[in-house]
Amino acid sequence: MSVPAVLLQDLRKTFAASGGTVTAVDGVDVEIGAGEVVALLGPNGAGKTTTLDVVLGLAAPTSGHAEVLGLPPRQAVLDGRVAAVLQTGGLLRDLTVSETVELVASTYARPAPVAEVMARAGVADLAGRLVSRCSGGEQQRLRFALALLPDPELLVLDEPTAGMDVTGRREFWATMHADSGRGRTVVFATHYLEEADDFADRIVLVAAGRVVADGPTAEIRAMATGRVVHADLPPGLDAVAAADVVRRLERLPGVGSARLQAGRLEVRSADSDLVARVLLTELGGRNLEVATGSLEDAFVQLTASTPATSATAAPEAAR
Ligand SMILES: Nc1ncnc2c1ncn2[C@@H]1O[C@H](COP(=O)(O)OP(=O)(O)OP(=O)(O)O)[C@@H](O)[C@H]1O
Repeated sequence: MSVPAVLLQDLRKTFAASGGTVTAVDGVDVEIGAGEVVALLGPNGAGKTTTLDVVLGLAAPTSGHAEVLGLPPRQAVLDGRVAAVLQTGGLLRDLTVSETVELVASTYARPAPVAEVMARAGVADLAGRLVSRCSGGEQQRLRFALALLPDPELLVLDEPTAGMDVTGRREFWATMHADSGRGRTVVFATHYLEEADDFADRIVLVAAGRVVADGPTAEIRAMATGRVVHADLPPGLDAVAAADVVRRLERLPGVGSARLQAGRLEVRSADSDLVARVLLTELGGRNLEVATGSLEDAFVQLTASTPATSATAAPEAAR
């Protein structure tokens, strides 16, 4: 079996703060295979940056285990096998774009060719521009160029488009798209479901330091953006028959999760009409309610759900 690009086992990270201890990461289990493109999606304070800091060897876990390409994270970074695009820092304002790339290239034993890297990151046209004159989006593409220099096996991006306008965000991801398909593993943190949806094969949804859902992008999208259908089961249904109803709902196209919550069915789906039709015509559902599920809503619901019974919820969510 090939070595995972990232392996986090029961990862915990706490910080001492004035009011006591802050738990930033609270028992995260994630395994990311070579070549996967994974989004860490979660609201403010979910623990995304702290998790990525551990992956980059910038922070040591309080407990648990972290491995990158089969190595301790710091070692993998020192070996030039991991590179990062962070939100801020790392650029000298008085250098031009090409001087910046050349300077950083000179610190590597075997950097990728500067011209090629600049073209791939979409900064070749900006070669002579001072860093201080580059927009936020252009500076992020420059950071991306720097991250490509060691030709890393794992690329880590922490909210790479934070603070950019929609056009800047689109341009940045278009550049990333153009460079994808090279077998590189990419892990990125984002608040934006659209970014995760657009670029990742898999979404790891985090909230309050825990993984609340982990699965293929399409499934998580359905959980997070679809509508929520609530219904009562027909009276007198026993537990086995009720579980069968839940399973049938789970198998419908577009359904992200189906479960019984205090005796009432709760189904998240991208196609609520289909769920409603099947509930009414085939499964004896009553008292239907259909509500729009916002992403915020989904975070709250998923974080609060114990135990999670959805097909895509990660085992951690059930603990
Ligand atoms: N050095 C620190 N000292 C104290 N608390 C910290 C420290 N770093 C992070 N935290 C806290 O840990 C929690 C997780 O923070 P983290 O930055 O990892 O979340 P995030 O998901 O990246 O959030 P954002 O999207 O806002 O960047 C937050 O409550 C944060 O305030």
